[in-house]
Amino acid sequence: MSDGFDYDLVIIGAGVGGHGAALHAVSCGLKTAIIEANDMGGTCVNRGCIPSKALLAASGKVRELRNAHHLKALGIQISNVQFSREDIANHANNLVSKIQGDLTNSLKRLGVDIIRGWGKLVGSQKVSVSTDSGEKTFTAKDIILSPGSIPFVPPGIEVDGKTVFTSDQGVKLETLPDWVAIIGSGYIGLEFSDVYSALGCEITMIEALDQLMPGFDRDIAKLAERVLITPRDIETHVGIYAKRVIPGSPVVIELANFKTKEDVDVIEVDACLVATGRIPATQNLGLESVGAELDRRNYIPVNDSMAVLSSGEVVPHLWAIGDATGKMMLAHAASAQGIIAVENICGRTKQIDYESIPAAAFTHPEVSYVGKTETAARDMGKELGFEVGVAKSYYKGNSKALAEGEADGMAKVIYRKDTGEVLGVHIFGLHASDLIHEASAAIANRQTVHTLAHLVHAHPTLSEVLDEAYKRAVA
Ligand SMILES: Cc1cc2nc3c(=O)[nH]c(=O)nc-3n(C[C@H](O)[C@H](O)[C@H](O)COP(=O)(O)OP(=O)(O)OC[C@H]3O[C@@H](n4cnc5c(N)ncnc54)[C@H](O)[C@@H]3O)c2cc1C
Ligand SMILES: NC(=O)c1ccc[n+]([C@@H]2O[C@H](COP(=O)([O-])OP(=O)(O)OC[C@H]3O[C@@H](n4cnc5c(N)ncnc54)[C@H](O)[C@@H]3O)[C@@H](O)[C@H]2O)c1
Repeated sequence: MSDGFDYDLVIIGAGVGGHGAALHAVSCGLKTAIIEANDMGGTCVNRGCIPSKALLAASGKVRELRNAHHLKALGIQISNVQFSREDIANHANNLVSKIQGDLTNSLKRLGVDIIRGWGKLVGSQKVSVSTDSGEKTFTAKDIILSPGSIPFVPPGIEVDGKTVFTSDQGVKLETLPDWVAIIGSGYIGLEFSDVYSALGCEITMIEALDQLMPGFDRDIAKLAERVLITPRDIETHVGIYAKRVIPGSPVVIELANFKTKEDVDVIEVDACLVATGRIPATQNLGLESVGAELDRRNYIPVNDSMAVLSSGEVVPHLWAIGDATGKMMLAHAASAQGIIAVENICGRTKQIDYESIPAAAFTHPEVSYVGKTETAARDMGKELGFEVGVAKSYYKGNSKALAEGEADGMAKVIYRKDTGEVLGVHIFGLHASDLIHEASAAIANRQTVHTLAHLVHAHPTLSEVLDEAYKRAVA
């Protein structure tokens, strides 16, 4: 017990952010409690990363085993590949239970007190929890808020959870609709289109902005579209938004032009996945009790030490991490922010480096990136007065990719021409989600293409795609 407080640290929200913060807090000797109102593990474990990656793993195997052309090129013939929707769904559900149990046990084992109920601030260094046995109040030297996010459903779209649903229900794979509309071509839209198309569903993808995958680097998005969308049973509407979606059988979707708002078409499908982004779950956290407030998009304002800000000033002993801060809605970013918050709580000044945090979409093949897109790097170059270099290399020149018969792919390295510093790396292709970490470490250490071009990569490996890009940058 620290200085008369019940705890050194109380964390609100036991998602991956809260969990990562708790583990680090214990390793730093802090007496820690974590408050969770719903499922231990939050979005990632129960409704996000874990079940979606289980579905992608199973459906990816179905895709590969049914790709007779690809297998024949390797000298293999397989006929009649079958799958059971129910068993694939069970694989995802069982994995969720296992990882949820592991996460909870890891906290218990380390002596973190798990308090079940809704937590909120009731003043400086004080939280109340509405538990089954009534309201309880705890004091803590420091408090971390990690309440996460929920799906955003645009106005006009009615979700019934059965025929029109978000990823919360989608990950349960309760049906395999013959024809499914996916609204949004971001991470969730892309990953679900990979699952559904592998399992034989016809897809209509609706994207409001004027390009598919608008958040990705342009070259990568174009190539990804050529491989992940065009050859598959996926029809696309770009620059079009779903103005109204009415659940039922069929689901009726009114499409309109995103810019002019003019009606364009009405389609009828068997089901509709709404994948239009996520919003922070930040209501009723009691921020007003410490004089703080949410920003205009309802995120909790923080600085790079993860301290909560009020009118630009640090609120003492209050920290926030994860999706609720709106910085990078990724599991590993949430736990990295948690570690940074705890480091600062322990008096070791540290700041988060978002530039070196990688991201990946686990499609077949995968997309990954770290740092800036080419467009963002060029904007920065204009502002700071440097030229941007771009080097690309291709999987089709890589022996390992050719041996695997999976040579669709590209790596793109974006760097400062004056210093050689790497600003961004983007990869589309087999195992892109693993390959990106070399680039992530390079950006974290502000390394240059000149240094990286001299690293030795094992042969034959896919990592030579990056090696080749670095070498081209300095050629
Ligand atoms: C379909 C899908 C797939 C995804 N795949 C990936 C992926 O492959 N890789 C990746 O990096 N990211 C992925 N993400 C994103 C990732 O899930 C989130 O970035 C991550 O879960 C954020 O963690 P968090 O701790 O901030 O919040 P959450 O995981 O949302 O956890 C917050 C927790 O706080 C609890 N809570 C909220 N308010 C209170 C309160 N007042 N009192 C008590 N408890 C409270 C909630 O019940 C919840 O359990 C995916 C997301 C989705 C939806
Ligand atoms: N592999 C991963 O790391 C992973 C996987 C899934 C989700 N996530 C996280 O979850 C978050 C949410 O994912 P997401 O795919 O829902 O969001 P997103 O922000 O990645 O993509 C949403 C897309 O929907 C489009 N859109 C929004 N409103 C629309 C409308 N009315 N009609 C048509 N299109 C519309 C947007 O233009 C955008 O392209 C992501 O930010 C990501 O951080 C990560």
